[in-house]
Amino acid sequence: MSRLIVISNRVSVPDKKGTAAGGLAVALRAALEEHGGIWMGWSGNSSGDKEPEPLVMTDHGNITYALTDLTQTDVEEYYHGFANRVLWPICHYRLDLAEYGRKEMDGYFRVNRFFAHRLAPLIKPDDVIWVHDYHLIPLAAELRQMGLKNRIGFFLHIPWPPADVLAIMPVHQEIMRSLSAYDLLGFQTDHDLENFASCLKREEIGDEIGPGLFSAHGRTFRGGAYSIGIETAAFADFARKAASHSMVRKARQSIEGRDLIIGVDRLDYSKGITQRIEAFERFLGDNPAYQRRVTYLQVTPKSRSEVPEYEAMQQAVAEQAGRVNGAIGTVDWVPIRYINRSISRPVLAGLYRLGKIGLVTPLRDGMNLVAKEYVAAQDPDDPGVLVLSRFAGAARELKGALLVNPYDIEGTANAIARGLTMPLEERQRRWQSMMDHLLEYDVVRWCNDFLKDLTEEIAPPVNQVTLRLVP
Ligand SMILES: O=P(O)(O)OC[C@H]1O[C@H](O[C@H]2O[C@H](CO)[C@@H](O)[C@H](O)[C@H]2O)[C@H](O)[C@@H](O)[C@@H]1O
Ligand SMILES: O=c1ccn([C@@H]2O[C@H](COP(=O)(O)OP(=O)(O)O)[C@@H](O)[C@H]2O)c(=O)[nH]1
Repeated sequence: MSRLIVISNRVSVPDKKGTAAGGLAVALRAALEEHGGIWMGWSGNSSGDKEPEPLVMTDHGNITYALTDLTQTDVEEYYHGFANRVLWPICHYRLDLAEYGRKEMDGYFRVNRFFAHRLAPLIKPDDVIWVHDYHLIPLAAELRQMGLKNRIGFFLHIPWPPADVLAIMPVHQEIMRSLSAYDLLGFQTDHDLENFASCLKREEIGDEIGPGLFSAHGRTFRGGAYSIGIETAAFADFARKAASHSMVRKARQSIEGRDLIIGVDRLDYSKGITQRIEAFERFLGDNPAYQRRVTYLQVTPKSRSEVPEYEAMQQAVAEQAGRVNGAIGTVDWVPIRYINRSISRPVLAGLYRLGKIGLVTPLRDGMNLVAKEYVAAQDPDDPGVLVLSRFAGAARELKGALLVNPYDIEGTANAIARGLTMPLEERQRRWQSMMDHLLEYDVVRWCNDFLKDLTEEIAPPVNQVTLRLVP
């Protein structure tokens, strides 16, 4: 394969401290290192009201990291505004939270044009371009407008909604048109791909002309489901080694032999944290024998605090956890430990391993890597039980989990009780099936599968082959 160009809103640049990168960063860096290439995106900084300086380029081995600042207006309209107050809620089925504004939409398309103008001079004719996530949907159309004929792929990390939900967004036609400028569209699950195909059809934008082959706006392109994985073997290794980490040791001592239930999520309304706390409270109410015998640790780093819905949630969840602790806790037992700080992944691995239950109950999630990490971190001799929302992309793969509907508080409470009493033999059987899957479909496999399909020539649909055979 020729040189690889990755573009994403956030870029994971290796730091001097050697901080452990997430699985996605590890896989993309490996692919970039192999083929040589560039990873471009936003620096995370604002240039205020001044035009951003030229790209800051840093070389690490075979990879050039290219970062740009954005003006404050751009950050507000593109990132906080359209990406996180329109596309994010719509794609997570939260029509009630979408705040559509023309200014934000214009800002979103303007910043994509800006990224395209900064990227285009770096591109060679045979480079393969891989664009990531909902922030950058219009990027390929902008690059095509500038005459680029390269292979361009897009991977959506979040869910793709059904046609009726998408249509609520006033600019859905423009968004769908932008997607047709790619050569390959990758979704997390078969359900997201099905939703995309039905959006094309329902809105009369295009057609599925063969399995996973689409035609729209005069272009033919492919779509597929590529479920993102984690670096399974490395994560299992972190978990084994983490037992001796001081923070993990302290956590183990402080739970004093109680069963640990663990939840780890960015503070985001899509993660179902409120419903989860309700389910935990219900579980304790229904199973009073467990009072004082369990601890629920919820690790929840703050996220996107500039967006009003996220800011409001910070207070609501803290109050809810405080109320439950006040109502049920005793002088020597705090039922919910609620932490707003981010924890490094090697330590997190050790905490997952302490958890008898991994409680992962998003109301809607593209994949949810925490679910996969929880499984990878378990002790094969005494694995914990994953309680997983059926609305997480991960539920399409992790069939050994106890699948729940997170809106069904009683059902989730029952699953917690069932998990805590599950016999060892059943826990091991369920865990092994999930672990085997995660080892086979890890993040490197995900990356390779996507890039293989992106670089392959598009096979013509059967009807076109037949036409060509007729003299
Ligand atoms: O960059 P932020 O605004 O701080 O948000 C963090 C990331 O959140 C989203 O993650 C998604 O990607 C995961 C990996 O594929 C997936 O497991 C999860 O279900 C998604 O929500 C977002 O898509 C990323 O772009 C953000 O960087
Ligand atoms: O304190 C924390 C909380 C989360 N994570 C990591 O953040 C990622 C969250 O990914 P996920 O797909 O579950 O959700 P997202 O936040 O991307 O929507 C996982 O790799 C976690 O290990 C972390 O490193 N420290």
